[in-house]
Amino acid sequence: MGEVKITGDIKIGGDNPCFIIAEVGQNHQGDIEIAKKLIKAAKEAGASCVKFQKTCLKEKFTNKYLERPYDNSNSWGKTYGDHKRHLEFSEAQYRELFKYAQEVGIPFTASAMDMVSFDFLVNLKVPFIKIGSGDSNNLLFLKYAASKMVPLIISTGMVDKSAVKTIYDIVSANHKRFCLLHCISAYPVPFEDCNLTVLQDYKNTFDVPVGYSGQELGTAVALAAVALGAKVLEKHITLDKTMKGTDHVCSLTPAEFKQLIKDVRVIEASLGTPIKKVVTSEIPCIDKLQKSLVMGCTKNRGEILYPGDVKIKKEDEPLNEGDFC
Ligand SMILES: CC(=O)N[C@H](C=O)[C@@H](O)[C@H](O)[C@H](O)COP(=O)(O)O
Ligand SMILES: C=C(OP(=O)(O)O)C(=O)O
Repeated sequence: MGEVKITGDIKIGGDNPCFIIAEVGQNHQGDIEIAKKLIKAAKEAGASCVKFQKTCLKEKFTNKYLERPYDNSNSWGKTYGDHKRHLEFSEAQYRELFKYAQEVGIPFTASAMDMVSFDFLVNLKVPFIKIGSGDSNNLLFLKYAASKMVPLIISTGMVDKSAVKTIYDIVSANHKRFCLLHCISAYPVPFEDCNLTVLQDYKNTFDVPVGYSGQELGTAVALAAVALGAKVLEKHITLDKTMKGTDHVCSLTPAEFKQLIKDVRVIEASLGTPIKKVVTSEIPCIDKLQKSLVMGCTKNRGEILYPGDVKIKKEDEPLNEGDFC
């Protein structure tokens, strides 16, 4: 599987380092200043990109759905519509955040939650558009997105393998500038449901870079995903896990995000080659610790050597071939 060129600067897959997305999602609480702090935190943590979620509420939801009560501790309003209206930034605010990210020096994008938002993001000229798991079975939307010929990163939560094959076929019929992310959509995902080995199956099945979007607690699973070959990694970022909102609990703080990225880079450096060989850094230990053949007793030149005369020990002056002549 080769690399996908997202922009001149961003390449994913092949030998490129794992592309790490700091998913702000709606962890900004509907507050643009918190959003900016999260953009800055993503940059300081070393993320490859910061991501939001763009929704046109009338396009994504029916009126009836928007009017239904949303009564829980993570709700920002009496109805689901009130809740989502509180969290949704306007197009002008998106432009402001895009510009802010440019100033900070981190690529900015969002998932398009509907076709109207998709067009908005195309016009905003984000480097790629994310399609979240909520649309992994939305064939009409996937066809639309694929027809626009912009790079895509597509998550595959809430569907089975046959649906993922359909996504692959739809998009690759148009172009190959896309990546597929294994994902389980639960907040948080129980570890035993992560099914990370799916990544190996994705790698064997699809001729595009594959990655992992993780909603489980902590960083261990995400690190394992990189060891299993994830070329894209997405995790939620938050300023405070105890804030109100569905996703904070399964998010990483800026300090945790920074550590995750450091650890990913260590894993990448350590994966190396599958060819078992002696490496240069082992030479001091070979000299210091590896045993060799030594004489176990005194013998004069020409005397016969018997089994047991020669031992295997750590020795400064091991026997050389010539010593037996
Ligand atoms: C599948 C999907 O879209 N998931 C997103 C990305 O992970 C989430 O951020 C949801 O938008 C969020 O959990 C919704 O929460 P509420 O319904 O409380 O606003
Ligand atoms: C829902 C999203 O992502 P995922 O399915 O990867 O959690 C998203 O990016 O908006």
